[in-house]
Amino acid sequence: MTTLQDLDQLKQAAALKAVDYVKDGMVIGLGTGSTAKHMVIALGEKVKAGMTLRGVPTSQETAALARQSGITLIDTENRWDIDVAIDGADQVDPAFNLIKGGGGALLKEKIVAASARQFIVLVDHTKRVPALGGTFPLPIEVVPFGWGSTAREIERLTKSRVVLRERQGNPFRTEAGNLIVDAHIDRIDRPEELESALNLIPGVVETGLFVGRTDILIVGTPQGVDVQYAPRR
Ligand SMILES: O=C(CO)[C@H](O)[C@H](O)COP(=O)(O)O
Repeated sequence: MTTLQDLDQLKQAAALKAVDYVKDGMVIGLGTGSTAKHMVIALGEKVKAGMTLRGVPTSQETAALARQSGITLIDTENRWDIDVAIDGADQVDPAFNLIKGGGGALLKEKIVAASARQFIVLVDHTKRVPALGGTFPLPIEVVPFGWGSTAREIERLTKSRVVLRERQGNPFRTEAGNLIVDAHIDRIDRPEELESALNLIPGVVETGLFVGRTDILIVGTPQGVDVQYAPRR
């Protein structure tokens, strides 16, 4: 049986491999979550060893960890030029498409991944799935105004149960002040089409579908770290 501690070691192994792709002087998009945390700490070690790096954090949690680790953060409300973004994911399909947003940071994560020259995704082997959906609901960020109607439109489109995310009995708020609804979709066969259709629903801010964005997938497995290069789009 794989314990949570074992999985954390696999996430860490993937993160350590990812920092091999980071070179002196780069601007790094810093993801959010338990896997990305290992990557930020490992980058901090590189900085302590003399490397110059600057980071674009995808959450306040990551920003705090980056500062503690000695990574300089750039002004996120200005133009930026990201060399490589490195982040975790909740699911990865055989075409390297992702579900992200388990931690609720999907909006900033997608902006950062979309603007980086290279996007490196880190997972443990349990996140690889034959098709997205099923075991992990799709997070969708929606504006609070009329969120119930937005959720109903999402239910109609996806023919799935859509649930407002809560934290400690209250609606979960994203850093942008929005809500997250989780769509329990059995199987997402055409993620690109679904992403486009969801983005057309008024009130949807962003979805946790990351389609065709992965450049490099690094998988921590009990047999070692597996690095895969996504075909060029
Ligand atoms: O998308 C995310 C946060 O919004 C995370 O990358 C995703 O949830 C994976 O998290 P973890 O590395 O903790 O398993």
